[in-house]
Amino acid sequence: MPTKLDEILANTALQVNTRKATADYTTLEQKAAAHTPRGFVAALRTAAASGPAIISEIKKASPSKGLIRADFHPATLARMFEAAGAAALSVLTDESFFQGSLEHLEAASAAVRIPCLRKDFMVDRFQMLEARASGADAILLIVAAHTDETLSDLRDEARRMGLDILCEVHDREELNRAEQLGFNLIGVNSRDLRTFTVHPELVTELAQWKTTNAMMVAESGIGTAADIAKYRAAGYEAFLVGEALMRQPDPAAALAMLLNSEYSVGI
Ligand SMILES: O=C(O)c1ccccc1NCC(=O)[C@H](O)[C@H](O)COP(=O)(O)O
Repeated sequence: MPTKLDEILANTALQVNTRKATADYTTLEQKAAAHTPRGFVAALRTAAASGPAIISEIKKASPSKGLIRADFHPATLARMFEAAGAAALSVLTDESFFQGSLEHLEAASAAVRIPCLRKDFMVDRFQMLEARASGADAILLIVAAHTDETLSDLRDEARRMGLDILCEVHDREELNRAEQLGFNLIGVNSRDLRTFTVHPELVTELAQWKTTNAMMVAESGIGTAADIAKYRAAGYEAFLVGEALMRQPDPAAALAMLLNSEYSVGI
């Protein structure tokens, strides 16, 4: 039976093919050339030297939770997160399932100096061009979505475009594959993409099987300073936080609390 991830990937491939067929490549390439990628991994490493490196996610809705934030202004959120100490941003650009868009990425990226991840389901090289043209500094590659051959192709294209890569895994086998393919930033997503259930124990457990010096990012379901402390103790240096911030009336205050105190923002 197809999983939600299968459904999202199939839809993404359709949408990408439509955009490719009508794209103005000259303009896209000019816009991509005009954006010099800001080092995403380097920014996380710098932040992690003095505390948890938090990637604040700008996410309006999700398949598991529906609408998360109605009052949604990507540039304002981006500026607030930067001022509150985010090391980097993650901006959802999938329209069908997350109510995101490339315009959200463009607006957020232009508003800040910290680097931005295009958080989407990357299935085609064309999306790397779109990403950089919209101000992305990094893209996401989900190991579960690809063969090693496709992952290598997408990895090489991202590198050719000067984009860093957050490589996402969900189990030990995927972690091994990510390491074999030489990714230097590996995210462990505790959300099971079939059931949407978050399994925090997976994040701590997988850390013990890491064999390279890749920087590790804990993803999904993070809502308290205690969560971050627990994952830091397991070896994680960076933390992707979305819903717990986006649900707050003041997301920046919630981020500052998460960075600076024992305060729990909750989900
Ligand atoms: O969030 C979902 O419902 C979801 C469903 C299917 C695929 C991916 C999904 N989320 C993407 C993410 O990885 C999260 O947005 C990210 O890890 C932040 O998680 P959270 O802090 O729990 O919002």
